[in-house]
Amino acid sequence: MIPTAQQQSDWSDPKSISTWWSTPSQAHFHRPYSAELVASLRSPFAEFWPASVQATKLRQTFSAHYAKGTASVTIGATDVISAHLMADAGYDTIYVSGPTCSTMDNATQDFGADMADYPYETVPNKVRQLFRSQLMQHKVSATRRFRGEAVAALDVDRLVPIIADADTGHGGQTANMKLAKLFVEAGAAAIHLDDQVPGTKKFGAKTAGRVLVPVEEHITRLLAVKLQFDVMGAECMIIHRTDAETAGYLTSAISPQDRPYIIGCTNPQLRPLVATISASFSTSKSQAEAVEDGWIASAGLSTLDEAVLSQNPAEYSKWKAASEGQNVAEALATAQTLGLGVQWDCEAARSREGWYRFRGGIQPAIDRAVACAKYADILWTRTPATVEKDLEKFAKEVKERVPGAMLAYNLAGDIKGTDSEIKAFTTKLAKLGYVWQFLPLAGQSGTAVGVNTPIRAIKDDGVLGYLNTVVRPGKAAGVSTLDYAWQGGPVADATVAAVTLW
Ligand SMILES: C[C@](O)(C(=O)O)[C@H](CC(=O)O)C(=O)O
Ligand SMILES: [Mg+2]
Repeated sequence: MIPTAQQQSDWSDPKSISTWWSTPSQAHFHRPYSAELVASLRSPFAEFWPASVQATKLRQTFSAHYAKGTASVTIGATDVISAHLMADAGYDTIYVSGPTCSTMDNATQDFGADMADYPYETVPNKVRQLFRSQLMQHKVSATRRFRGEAVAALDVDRLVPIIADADTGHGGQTANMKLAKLFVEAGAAAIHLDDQVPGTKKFGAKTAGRVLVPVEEHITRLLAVKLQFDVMGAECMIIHRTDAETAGYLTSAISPQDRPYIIGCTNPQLRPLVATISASFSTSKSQAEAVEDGWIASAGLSTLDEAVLSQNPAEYSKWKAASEGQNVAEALATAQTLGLGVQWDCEAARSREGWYRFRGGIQPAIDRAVACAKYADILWTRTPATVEKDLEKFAKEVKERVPGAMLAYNLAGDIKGTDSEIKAFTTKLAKLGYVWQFLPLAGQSGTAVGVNTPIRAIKDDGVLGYLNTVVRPGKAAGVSTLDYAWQGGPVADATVAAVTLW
């Protein structure tokens, strides 16, 4: 179904924008800005974005999965061939992953580990490439039908919605907006945004000590993207991702919502960590690290709640009730008002970079998902490893607090169990509400494994190796990208014939 709300006549009419915002795809979003503001930011010319059609299709896909307790299980596509073959195989979403772009399609071609430090057009460029190829293949099918062919492959929907990695949004709000715009222009149906600090991303899944922004700052990021979508009249979906499970730090202690996870020093004998390090400063990094380790070992690090509980157990409930919803500064003032004299200092525990210490885990991930539900379509926690009971807890608590919430999960390939348990895993997660599940690197690794066989065989046996490992098995399996039609032959033939007079 093509979104119809944004016609030329009412494109700049705030009333029509408000009407669009009350439709099912939009109604759950909380917008602190007005339809009048959005109208004022719009182009004088009504815009139509194919990405909106793709997003509408994606929403329908996810809603149908949610209703049935099934999921879209997908992989990161490396290139137009895998994207095409995924459509053949019946995938209903395609993922574009950061590491694939950083190692293969970085906009500056400065390849390397995924630190999300590539120029921000990198992932949109990849989406554009895949989407334009999908459009081309759609045309190939249409011209083949036009000339009377009737084969099943022509019924395959080539326009599988693409979901892409927007990392942290690559900067401040205006950068977030420009990035979102590139994704819409490129044809992305959905993008995911995480709550890490730009420039601090860690490589790989297990690396602990990620640095988060306060939850409100992450919401601002989601809102910047949503505002851009609204300005463009785009239906594109937003996937909230939190890295709270692997977090070790937070840039600011300002947020009441983050306070339960901020860690402080309870040992009054210690000078602040940074002062201790600089007092013993030496040129050796390992010595500085040893000083830090020693400091941490004697700091009695804990959350403020834990500090009050252990230092004033009798007053704990009173304190808990009085400090509800307060940030660190307020909660410490409350402790003073209650005469608790609690020994706890999160300033002293700040890292050398000035970051506050944060206790990562499933609970802050749940809290962040709940806090972001009004600003996103799908909620995702990036886990360091697959721990089934945590995934169950995440799903249960998030859905209790946000009825109907749809969830995502990066399968990352570390699921343990027998083959049949591993096979059943995605179905199990689907029943919990994880409607979108993906293996980001399966396309990249699968391409490597796939091409390795002919590479070896041709080296050993020349053309015979090619016949044995590419041509014959390719034909037997009906690999459609080996066909002349995939290269666009029917479109070229039809257009050339159409304009040739003799
Ligand atoms: C999903 C992810 O953002 C990606 O870009 O593919 C990465 C993948 C990975 O490092 O395994 C992530 O989860 O951070
Ligand atoms: Mg990524």
